[in-house]
Amino acid sequence: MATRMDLDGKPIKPITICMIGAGGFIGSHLCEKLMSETPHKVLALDVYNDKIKHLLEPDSLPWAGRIEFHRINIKHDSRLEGLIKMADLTINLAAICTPADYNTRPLDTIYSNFIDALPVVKYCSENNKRLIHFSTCEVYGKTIGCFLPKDSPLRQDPAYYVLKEDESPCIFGPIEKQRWSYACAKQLIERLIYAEGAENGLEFTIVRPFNWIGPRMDFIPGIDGPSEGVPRVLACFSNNLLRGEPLKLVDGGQSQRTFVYIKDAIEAVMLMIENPQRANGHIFNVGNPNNEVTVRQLAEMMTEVYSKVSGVPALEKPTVDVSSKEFYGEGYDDSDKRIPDMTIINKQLGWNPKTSLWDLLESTLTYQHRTYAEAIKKSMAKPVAS
Ligand SMILES: NC(=O)c1ccc[n+]([C@@H]2O[C@H](COP(=O)([O-])OP(=O)(O)OC[C@H]3O[C@@H](n4cnc5c(N)ncnc54)[C@H](O)[C@@H]3O)[C@@H](O)[C@H]2O)c1
Ligand SMILES: O=C(O)[C@H]1O[C@H](OP(=O)(O)OP(=O)(O)OC[C@H]2O[C@@H](n3ccc(=O)[nH]c3=O)[C@H](O)[C@@H]2O)[C@H](O)[C@@H](O)[C@@H]1O
Repeated sequence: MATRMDLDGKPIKPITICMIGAGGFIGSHLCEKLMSETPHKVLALDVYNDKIKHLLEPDSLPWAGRIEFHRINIKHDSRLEGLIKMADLTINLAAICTPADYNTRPLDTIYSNFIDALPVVKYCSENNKRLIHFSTCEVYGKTIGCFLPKDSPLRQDPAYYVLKEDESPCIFGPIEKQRWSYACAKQLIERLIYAEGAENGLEFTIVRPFNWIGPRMDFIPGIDGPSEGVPRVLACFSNNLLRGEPLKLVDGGQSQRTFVYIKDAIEAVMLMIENPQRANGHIFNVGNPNNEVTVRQLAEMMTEVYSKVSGVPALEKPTVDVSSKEFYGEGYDDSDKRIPDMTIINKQLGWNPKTSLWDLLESTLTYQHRTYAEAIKKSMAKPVAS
């Protein structure tokens, strides 16, 4: 493997990374990239490893010996500090991060996103280890613009909706809207990490992902996850398409999101890993401001793309409206619009997303169809037990 160079033209030394939550969606893509393109070593911590099995076995894989899986629940495992000490860098991805849980399991959500992350921050700070912590774009909450009158021309002014790491406020709903338990816990751990940096010199980078999507995201209910489970929107809509059901639009599907392809986003994380001088002390938005759609438009595009890649004609009525109370239960609320400002990541790391929404949906839905269509067909053919 040729020596890798950082953005300042200096050779990059191989390092050991303690990756917590390595068995999840983002972790699996990051491990894949680190194994196939770099000489770095990964201590992969998670309670599950299904999504990285292909990287762990067999022993003849070219990177065998560079990735080690440790089945650990960071809530209660004394091995955590030792593993952080063995590594040069810790990346914390572990979290409960599906909106269906925020209002129905708010305690688990707050513990997972704040309390369970505390020892990780503490061990990094005390042992002078660098930390890359995964936060979320949800810390911005709602836009300032959504509080303006519906017909206000200021709503069109980017100053009222573009989200900037060092300027935008964090705007959440009232406590009874438990949707914000996740965003609030993530905000507090960000503040704690920032304070550890300011007062104790912790070397940190905070990542705020804006709807990263792609293969291996979440699960398909009843196939590789609980039948009553509610994953994030990509997996919800994939599940509907695979089963030939209409896609459910929560409260009319009017909320807006920007979606970025996981493979583009992973490039940004690689730059952070390999350019500590440029990444330390920063909070980075990582998203694709050019891929904005309403959820309704996302549903329409996914329907069209799925029909193209699967050859199955779309339903005559491809979507159905559902209230948020019916879909998520009491206490749900939503972010209205999420456009990331890209100034800081551009300046520090020169990163830009590349993949259009159509292209990323085409490759992702091709993967979903190949991975799940047969299993769904079989499960739907089975008689339901009475
Ligand atoms: N995917 C996105 O677009 C997105 C957006 C915003 C923020 N994030 C953040 O990025 C991180 C990773 O997200 P993801 O999409 O890969 O989610 P994911 O659920 O696929 O991955 C999280 C992983 O953490 C593991 N984990 C959770 N609690 C653990 C514990 N106590 N001990 C050990 N392992 C534990 C889970 O088993 C899972 O494999 C999360 O912190 C999430 O909040 C992701
Ligand atoms: O991915 C992110 O950047 C962050 O945002 C997500 O939050 P959200 O975008 O609201 O979650 P999704 O489940 O992907 O939902 C997106 C939108 O689709 C809607 N939706 C979802 C599912 C569905 O079947 N139908 C539907 O209309 C939701 O109401 C919401 O408006 C999650 O909170 C986190 O994983 C993450 O921190």
